Amino acid sequence: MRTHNLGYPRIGSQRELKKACEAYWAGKITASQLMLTGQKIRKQNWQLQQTAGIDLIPCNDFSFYDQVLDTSLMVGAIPERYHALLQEKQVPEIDLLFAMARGYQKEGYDLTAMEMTKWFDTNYHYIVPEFAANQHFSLLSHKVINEFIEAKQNGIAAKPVLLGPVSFLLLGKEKETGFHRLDLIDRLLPVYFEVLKRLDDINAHYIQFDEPCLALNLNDKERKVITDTYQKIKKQFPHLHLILASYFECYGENLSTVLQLPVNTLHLDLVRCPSQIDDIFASGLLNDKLNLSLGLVDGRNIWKNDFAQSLELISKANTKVPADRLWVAPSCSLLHSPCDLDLETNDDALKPEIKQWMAFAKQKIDEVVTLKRLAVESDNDALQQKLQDNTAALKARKTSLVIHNKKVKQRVAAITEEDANRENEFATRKLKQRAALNLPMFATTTIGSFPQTTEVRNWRANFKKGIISNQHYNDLLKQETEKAIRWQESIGMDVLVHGEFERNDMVEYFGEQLDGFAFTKNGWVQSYGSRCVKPPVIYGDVSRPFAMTVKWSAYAQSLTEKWVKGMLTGPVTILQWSFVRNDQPRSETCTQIALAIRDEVVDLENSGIRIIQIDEPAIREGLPLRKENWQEYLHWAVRAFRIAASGVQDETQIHTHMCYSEFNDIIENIAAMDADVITIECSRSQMELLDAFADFKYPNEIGPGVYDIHSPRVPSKKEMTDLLKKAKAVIPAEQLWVNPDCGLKTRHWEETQKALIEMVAAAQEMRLQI
Ligand SMILES: CN1c2c(nc(N)[nH]c2=O)NC[C@@H]1CNc1ccc(C(=O)N[C@@H](CCC(=O)N[C@@H](CCC(=O)N[C@@H](CCC(=O)O)C(=O)O)C(=O)O)C(=O)O)cc1
Ligand SMILES: N[C@@H](CCS)C(=O)O
Ligand SMILES: [Zn+2]
Repeated sequence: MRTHNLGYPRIGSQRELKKACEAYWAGKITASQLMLTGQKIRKQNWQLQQTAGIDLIPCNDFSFYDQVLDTSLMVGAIPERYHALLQEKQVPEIDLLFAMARGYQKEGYDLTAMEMTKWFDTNYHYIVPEFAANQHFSLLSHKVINEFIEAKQNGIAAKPVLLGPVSFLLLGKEKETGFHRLDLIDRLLPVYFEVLKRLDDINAHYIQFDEPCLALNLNDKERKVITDTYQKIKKQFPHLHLILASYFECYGENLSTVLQLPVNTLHLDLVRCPSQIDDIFASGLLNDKLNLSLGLVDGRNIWKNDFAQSLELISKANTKVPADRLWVAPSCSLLHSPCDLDLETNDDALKPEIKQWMAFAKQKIDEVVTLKRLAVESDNDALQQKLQDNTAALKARKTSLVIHNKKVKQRVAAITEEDANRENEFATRKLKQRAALNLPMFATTTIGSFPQTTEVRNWRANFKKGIISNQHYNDLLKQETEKAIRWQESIGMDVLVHGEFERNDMVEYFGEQLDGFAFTKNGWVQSYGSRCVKPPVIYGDVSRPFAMTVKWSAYAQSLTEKWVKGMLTGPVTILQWSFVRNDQPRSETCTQIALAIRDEVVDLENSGIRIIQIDEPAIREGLPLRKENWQEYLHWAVRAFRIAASGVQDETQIHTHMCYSEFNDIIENIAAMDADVITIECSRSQMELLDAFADFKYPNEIGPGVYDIHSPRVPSKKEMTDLLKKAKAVIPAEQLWVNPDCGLKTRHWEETQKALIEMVAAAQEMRLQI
């Protein structure tokens, strides 16, 4: 039996990568210094895994931005707009990579960034490959080869991880019509062959191909491409040990295809799909050479592994597969886990009682090794002690008094259909809201957050360190909020926001105030590029001891005659972006959060807030990967939103906001959320996303985002009126709002001000045309 790991977090346990990348972008460090940080992180990660006793350690799981973008660079899939950077400017590879990820606006260039989207059902975002009809591929970046050599220099015979060619194509987008991206496979494969040849030449033996598309519903053609691809790879490189990994779901109807592939090891995510071993045995397709990689340790959550349960799964696998063909692994890459629980030394943030139930990446690596040893060395006393300690920790969690709250359970049980419905339907509410709010057509607003400047973050850091008092911190935030209100008034914004300056993050902020949540000091996980999140931990029944946002919204509203939008994160998004308890269904936890948010909505209304936004950007991401599971999820997710939103009077206008999501296949459910206004990210698709709303004849009001907030680039009024005209062509003007794609927290004030002035002017021009 052996152990391996699918990938280790690359941000560094102190977010060294984030800090180095941002310093490089700001011109504060050189490219060589940035490269050095990368090397240090990789070395630390490799050594940690080696010391822990992992048999096969991954390389090429590191990335300066994103592993899908790295693959685009590896195979030379560089969209044409960046060619000038290579040809005229001959920029180094790292600058090309960052230009593709973040755009390039200097030295006379104005190159937009590539699209970014959710990585399956995670809060990680990847850069979407772009393909042209005449797409040409050739080996460009040698990163995987260099990292293998570097690992070797560090004494490690590493296992290169490659995003498989089929998933790479399927995760991308055709930028022209007239072809399907999968048809590019024959042009792409030679580049993979070249990479494999070079790896083979330097004695790489094990290669991990990640094909997470196998977690999705594939059609026959897609399955055939998988089969043909791996047959060709094996034929070309018969002596390489091919590991095929998919995760986040069962193989489902793709199982018989994968069992017949000429690969040496097949990875199973037994956390998401514990029945997979039975399915494999029942298929009768298990060949007597295939190794099974048992993904037993949860790479997506922070709870300690249940050793007894995992050992049962190992035993079950071992009934038909000999131990020397069984591998033990995490369920997926540990990219989605925080780095090291040992760094959580603040007992107030994370109580020892709860901490003892948890494991981060470093601890998960130890769990993988311990599981294997428990399976093969059953008479080792020290190991048996580990098993007993594990059983005791799990039992303590099950029986802990801090998990259960009778009142919360009773309240959930007493929810009625009425609680999930507004008093009247939208047509009636609309009239009452129009009379009460008196807003113009093409009303302008923003999505909530204004720039979280270094200054604002420093105030919070100093407050948390005790350097400034609570009073002082609050005064500073109040001043910042007042400045934001005055500025919005001055440019003629219609519906104002308070700016969310008091929030570290739109989920963590709520987690810190809700009972049933714990939070960490250093539990960072990469969300995209250098941006990280610190997901709170839901360990028990959720309730709201005090109002969470009323103080800030009421203060902002007291400063102005204009309407100020109350700003909340919705129950599904709080659930989705937290580490969730695994001892009850997610739907139950979500309903508990919905009740807490409902109370906040009602309190906001009682304090005079008439427009309340409940953000649900993660509702689409929470969708199960397989369509057969969609309806069940959508039923409870939509209901949770409705419970949160339905405690207010008809006159109170409920907004929701979603970003970076495809809406076509769930538009009916979005309509069923029955928000009075929805704002959506739309500009990067040039309003294409609106088509789903138009085709459905979406009845409520919509604010299609008119500019991309990921770039410092300031859009012109004309660009935005052009987009609004496109919107007006498919959605009646009286339903339209004008807003950016998403919150502005990652932007600077300079570009934010310029862009919003243009946006307000664009709305004014649209009004003149009615
Ligand atoms: C809207 N998005 C969000 C997602 N998920 C969330 N949980 N939140 C989101 O807003 N998913 C989808 C999208 C895109 N994703 C992101 C994710 C993360 C960010 C982002 O801006 N992250 C910040 C960290 C935010 C934060 O928690 N800040 C804290 C502490 C910050 C800090 O580093 N403090 C320093 C000390 C202070 C200093 O010197 O600056 C320290 O601890 O060392 C805070 O504000 O208090 C990031 O920087 O990565 C955006 C979109
Ligand atoms: N209200 C949040 C939503 C982000 S999705 C913000 O503006 O940052
Ligand atoms: Zn958003």
